[in-house]
Amino acid sequence: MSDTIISVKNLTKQYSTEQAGGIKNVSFDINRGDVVAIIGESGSGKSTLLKSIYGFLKVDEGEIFFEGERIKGPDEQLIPGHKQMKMVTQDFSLNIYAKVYDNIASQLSNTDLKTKAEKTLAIMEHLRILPLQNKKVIELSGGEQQRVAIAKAMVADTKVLLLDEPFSQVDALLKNQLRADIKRVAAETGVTVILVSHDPADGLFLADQLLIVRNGELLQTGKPSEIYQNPKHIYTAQILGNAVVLSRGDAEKIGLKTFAATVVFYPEWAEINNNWSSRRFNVADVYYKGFYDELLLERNGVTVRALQLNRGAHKKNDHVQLNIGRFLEFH
Ligand SMILES: Nc1ncnc2c1ncn2[C@@H]1O[C@H](COP(=O)(O)OP(=O)(O)OP(=O)(O)O)[C@@H](O)[C@H]1O
Repeated sequence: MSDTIISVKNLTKQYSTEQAGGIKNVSFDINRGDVVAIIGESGSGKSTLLKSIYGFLKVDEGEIFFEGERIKGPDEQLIPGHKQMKMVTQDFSLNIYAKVYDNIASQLSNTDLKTKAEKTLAIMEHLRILPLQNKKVIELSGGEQQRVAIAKAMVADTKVLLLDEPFSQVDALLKNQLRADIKRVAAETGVTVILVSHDPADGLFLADQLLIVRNGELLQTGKPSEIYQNPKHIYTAQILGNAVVLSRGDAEKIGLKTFAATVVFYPEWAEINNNWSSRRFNVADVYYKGFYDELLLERNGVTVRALQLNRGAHKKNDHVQLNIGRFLEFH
């Protein structure tokens, strides 16, 4: 049984009538306990959507419900949102001269000391920051501060946690740890997480539900694997999987028969093999990608990309046989 915690209905927010920007008639539901990633390029409206859910922005039309209760905008109440919904912004909003423990415990003002200590230590353990409890925030790295900010936002029985670009201040290694930790903490505590990221890999790895936004519109929502395998828009395939996009004319030049205006496939759907029924391509370039090579392949003036896991198997100016096993058609 699905249990909706957040419901967004026909939400529209425009910053000015002259300029584009904002979000247009967006509707979706979020299930309790899910990790939801809002993915889109810069300026697509991700932060606007997150701030609207939080109740921080006065929206033009539509409504947001938290467990069926309408979230009031800043024009209707002084403190935005719902007390069980917290947002971690990119500046973390921590008292940098206070200890980690005190930053987190400060959220539990009406709680007896024993319960306060139990809750604070428990959330610190979830975020793996117990050893930092007596350090001042100013002494911590960006990644550690991020964890403290998340612990602070979660400690007071938070049901919905909103994260704005949570991985922007950490390096690649830490990012992997933090992503895994957010996923684990959500599973352990049952908190619902809604995060914004411009990196689609975050959403594919982390999310139970993806929201793909472009120019303020919600293009598609669903499970990452469903959206990846069956994108409804060319943009979705491009942003999630760096898809190859060909016009009908170009598709036909490399032997793909179609009535559609555009043909789209992910590089991994194109298989390099020794099968002479496959199509012959010239290797125009080889990009080293670590554990695989990306090949730039050319046939009749059309260039496509394919992956080669057997690194070093092909070099520039080789000829290879390519079988494009699956492609999507957009009319
Ligand atoms: N306060 C504002 N006043 C006017 N326009 C705004 C305001 N905030 C955002 N916009 C515009 O609305 C659009 C969406 O902005 P938003 O910050 O939601 O995008 P985003 O997808 O989060 O981008 P980024 O990844 O760069 O943070 C942009 O064109 C932006 O310039």
